[in-house]
Amino acid sequence: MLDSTLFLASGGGRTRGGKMVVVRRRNVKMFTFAFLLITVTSFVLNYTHQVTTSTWDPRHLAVQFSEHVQKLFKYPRRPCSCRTCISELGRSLWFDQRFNSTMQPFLTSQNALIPEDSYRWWLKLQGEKTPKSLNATLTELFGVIPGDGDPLQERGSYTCRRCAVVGNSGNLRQSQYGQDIDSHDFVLRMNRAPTTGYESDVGSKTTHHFVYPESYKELAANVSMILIPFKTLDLRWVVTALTTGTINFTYVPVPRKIKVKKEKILVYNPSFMKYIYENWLEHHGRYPSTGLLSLMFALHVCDEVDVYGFGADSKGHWHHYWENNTSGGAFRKTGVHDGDFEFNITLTLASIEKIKFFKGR
Ligand SMILES: CC(=O)N[C@H]1[C@H]([C@H](O)[C@H](O)CO)O[C@](OP(=O)(O)OC[C@H]2O[C@@H](n3ccc(N)nc3=O)[C@H](O)[C@@H]2O)(C(=O)O)C[C@@H]1O
Ligand SMILES: CC(=O)N[C@@H]1[C@@H](O[C@@H]2O[C@H](CO)[C@H](O)[C@H](O)[C@H]2O)[C@@H](O)[C@@H](CO)O[C@H]1O
Repeated sequence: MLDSTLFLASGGGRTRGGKMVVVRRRNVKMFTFAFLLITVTSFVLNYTHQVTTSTWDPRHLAVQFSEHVQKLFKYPRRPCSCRTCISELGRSLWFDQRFNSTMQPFLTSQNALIPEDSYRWWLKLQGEKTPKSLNATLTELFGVIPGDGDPLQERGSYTCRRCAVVGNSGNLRQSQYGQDIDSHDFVLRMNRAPTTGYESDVGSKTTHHFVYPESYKELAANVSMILIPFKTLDLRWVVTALTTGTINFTYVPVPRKIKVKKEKILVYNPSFMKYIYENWLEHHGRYPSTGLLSLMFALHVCDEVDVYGFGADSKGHWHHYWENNTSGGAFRKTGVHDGDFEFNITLTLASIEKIKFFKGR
């Protein structure tokens, strides 16, 4: 039908017209082929993860196919190619009411203006009596470290970014999660957590390590350090620890000098901290723990999040996986964080399938 219309429209002699029909038919075929190729490729790219994990049962495939088509109509531009993407809303009202994708996890030289209310809240966290000017401190800081943020934040909708957040719980002991943890694109660890000697349980890969001055540990050269600043002094400490070495005490002794390369240092955004405290913690505890700050960070920069090393072990102990003193778990005892409320957030996220929770042993 299409071809004959083309032929009539061409209006030429028989031979010329015949050639044109052949040429136009070829064009139509090529166009159809290209169209199908683009459609199928984009479909496969968008849903690679699902397709590769499915079985070859025809009925199962048909159901999956229809789900994919429905999703294509519902979310014409999905944010990622995983089976489900964390930032896709519409699955849980509880989540949708709390998750704010516009919040910026990193403090960079571009967004270094902290709103007044966030700044006031943040100043109270550790009761700094005579804080130095924040603006002057940030100018100095971003004069020393690049302050570009992290390429971690850039992602395309054709990728599926899988992250492991590894907390410090003793439930990791004898868990044998090591290989599983290392299979993720990004592995986030925190504070004094070691890997050497614990590889079979906690893995050996680290891409990002969260610390504050009081919990600093030297990191491998390829690891990005994410400083969580709880006070102005923490930001100033980074500067002096890379230069003069003058600060060696906050509320406890801290290292004068650090070996980490300045290009590998990123800074957690105090406004993002406040967002977590208000939206997720609903003002429980004095401020969020490093574990919750890391988990929430991951929810905002990853498409899939698997959580390890959070909570008590099977005997109810809250110690660290590298320590033998099972009664030493200070996480729930200091009164700084509301460990139970935080843990419930983690369990709820798992129950609505926004994260996978690995409970350990
Ligand atoms: C005595 C004390 O202040 N302990 C705090 C320590 C301490 O400052 C650092 O370890 C120093 O290196 O830091 C904390 O935490 P900590 O370093 O113990 O652990 C990091 C995060 O892992 C999760 N965790 C830990 C142990 C456990 N049995 N269950 C868990 O779920 C928690 O999510 C926890 O946040 C912190 O920064 O949050 C919170 C702890 O309360
Ligand atoms: C044990 C305790 O209560 N220590 C507090 C200390 O809390 C710790 O702060 C860390 C960040 O610096 C981190 O958040 C850790 O999880 C907290 O236990 C600070 O609040 C400090 C402020 O001066 O006071 C200490 O007594």
